[in-house]
Formats: sequence, structure tokens, C-alpha cells
Amino acid sequence: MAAETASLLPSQAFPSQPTKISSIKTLAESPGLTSIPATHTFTPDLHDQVICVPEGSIPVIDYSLLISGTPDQRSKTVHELGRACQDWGFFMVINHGVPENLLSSILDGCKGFFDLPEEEKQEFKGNHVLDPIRSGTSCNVSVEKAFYWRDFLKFFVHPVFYSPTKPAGLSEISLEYSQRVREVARGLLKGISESLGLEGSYIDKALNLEQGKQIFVANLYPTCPQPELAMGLPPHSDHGLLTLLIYNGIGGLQIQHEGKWVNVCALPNSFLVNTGDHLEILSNGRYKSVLHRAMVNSKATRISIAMIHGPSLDSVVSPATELLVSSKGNEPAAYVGMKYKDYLELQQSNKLDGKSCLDRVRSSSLATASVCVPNHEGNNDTSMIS
Ligand SMILES: O=C(O)CCC(=O)C(=O)O
Ligand SMILES: [Fe+2]
Repeated sequence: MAAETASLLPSQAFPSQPTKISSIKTLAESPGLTSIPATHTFTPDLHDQVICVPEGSIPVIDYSLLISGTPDQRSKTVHELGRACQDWGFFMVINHGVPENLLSSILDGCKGFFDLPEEEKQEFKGNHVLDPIRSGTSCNVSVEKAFYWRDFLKFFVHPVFYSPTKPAGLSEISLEYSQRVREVARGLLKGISESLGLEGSYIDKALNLEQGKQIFVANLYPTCPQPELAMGLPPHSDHGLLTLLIYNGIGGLQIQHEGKWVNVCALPNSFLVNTGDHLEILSNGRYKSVLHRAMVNSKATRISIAMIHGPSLDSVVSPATELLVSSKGNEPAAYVGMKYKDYLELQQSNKLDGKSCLDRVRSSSLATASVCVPNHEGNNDTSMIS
């Protein structure tokens, strides 16, 4: 077993075949582990400068004002949402109405999944990026060169609800959690539509959110003996419109703001929300998706749950035409239309690499670039989008 070998060998002698390490959890729990395998080592420049921003600089949105505030409070909150999306691509949401005990139960449920014996987790391994339930380690071990200090469980919860059948109770709690979070995401997207000068229901209708894809992603970052050499998740943007994230009180999320990395600490009982690539596309670049990454530590295991909210799989997403025409003249569309399903496959089948997936649908890159859309056998067919 990889775990037993791991404690006996120096880091250079770890198996170069990453698939031998079935989970970081097993590896991290191997007795006497003092170094990490070369396969999981990142060059230090990824741990570049992190800055501290003054307390209170990260935008906070009071959801209750958006839903049941006075007209003045509502329009002020819509304005704040717009500023947060434009200046940060990131904000915290308080007073969202999702009960605190549901947040702790869902985090416990995910811990229960990661604590299952390896063979039981393997039952939910999945093969293809669009399989409705997948669990594993790193991100996409077939294309990555260095592997992340992270195990994951992903499952699709809308429009059709899937969930692992183990551990007992996870399915029920994740159904309730998904529904409650989805409601909040739709409320936020309504406010975001308005902040763009569009009708409140614009995004909902244009991207068919009634059938919107919602993906539950649980991340486990075990303690790491050399956290300065490891990466929980490398810099990336999320593919959807909005991601709502919670975690178990152990920090590690960093977002990029004005070119610098900023540590994020959630206010108690809040959601951390980041804007995704499809909000950037729809808004024609007014609201850029935020780069973020997850760091690991040597003291405590971190669990996070990212809930990704995207368009329906069949929606072809392009910039809102209403944003391209104004009294000042026409603005060119900065992105070409692509079916969300194809984008999702593209991003999930490639290594996580900043915003490289979004770069492929930028209009400016079209003259020179071709777009690789993986087929269902996982091979890459190169096709030009036009
Ligand atoms: O664990 C975190 O804080 C970030 C997770 C994340 O970025 C993701 O799952 O896409
Ligand atoms: Fe992410």
C-alpha cells in the first residue's frame, strides 16, 4: 500500500506513478511522514507574496436586505453587489437564512465520507468528467504534472440530484443543503443582473437556471509535513456563474486582488462567494472571474465545500447583447458563445491553470487558437469555434 511505502522512503524515492497514491488522507496518515513525494512538490514561486488587507476591506453583502429590505436598502445592496463583482470578484454573504446547524451537518457529512475506508470511497470514483459522482485525489491525475495535497468528492445536485449512498445521512443533508444554497445563489444572481442594468430575471432566463447545473464539491486538505512545498489547489477560476463556499474553520483560501494574493477568513456563518467564468462571459468582462487557490498547513485538516452554480448544460453562453449596445456606440463581444457543457468538459479535462480555459473563448484569441473539446472517451478532439 502506498501509505506504508511512503513512511519508509525519502521524497525522491516515492513512486513516480501518481495513481499509486489513492488518497492524500492515507498518505498524510502514514506514521512518521516527514516529507512529501516529489510528485506533490511545487516550485516555491507558487507561494509568492501574500498581502494582508485591512480588516473590513473584503466586501460583505447582507442577503436579508436584498430579499426583504426596503427599496432603498435593496438598491444600495444591488449597488454593493455590483462593486464587489467588479472590484474583487469576491464577497462574503451574511444573513443568508441557511441555518448554522445545516452548515455544520454538511461539513460533518463530508468528513464522514472522507473517513470511509479507501475501498468504499473507490465505489464512487467515476471515470469521466461528466459522471455525476466522482471522488479522488488531486484534480485530474491524467494530465497534471504535479499533484495537489487534496482529496475531493464531487457530485451533481441539480437539475437531477445525485449523491453518494455513504455515509448514512449524507444524501438527505446534501439535498437540503443544495436546495437552500441554490435559493441564495439565485437571489444573488438576480441582484447581479440588476447591477448590470439588466432585468432582475435576465440571467435566470437567458441561462435557463430552472435547469441550471449545480455541482457539490467537497475538498479535504489533510495536514502536510511540508506545507510550503505543497499546493491544495493551484490558482484557478471556477467555470460557473457563482460559487458559494464554506469551510470547517481552518483557513487556506486565497484570492487574487490587484495582482496580489489575499488570505480570506470568513465571517462566522457566512458564505464566501466568488464569480466564475460564465459571469465574466455573460457580462462581457465587466465582472471578471476571480483567481483563487487553496493552501495547506501542518497543523489541522481543512475541509471546504464549494457549491458551483452554472447555466443549464445546453445553454450556449455569450455576452448579453443588451450590454453590447449603448448610446456611446456598439461594444464588441469579447467572448464567443460556447455550450456550457462543452466548456465544463474542457476545463475539467485539462490541468487547472489560471484562466487558460477562459482564454480559449476570448474573441481576440480566436484568430490564432483552436479549442480542444474532449470527446466522451476522454480524448481531445481539436475543433475551431467560430
Ligand atoms: O478550498 C477552498 O477554499 C477552495 C476550493 C475551490 O476553489 C474549489 O473547489 O474550486
Ligand atoms: Fe475554485
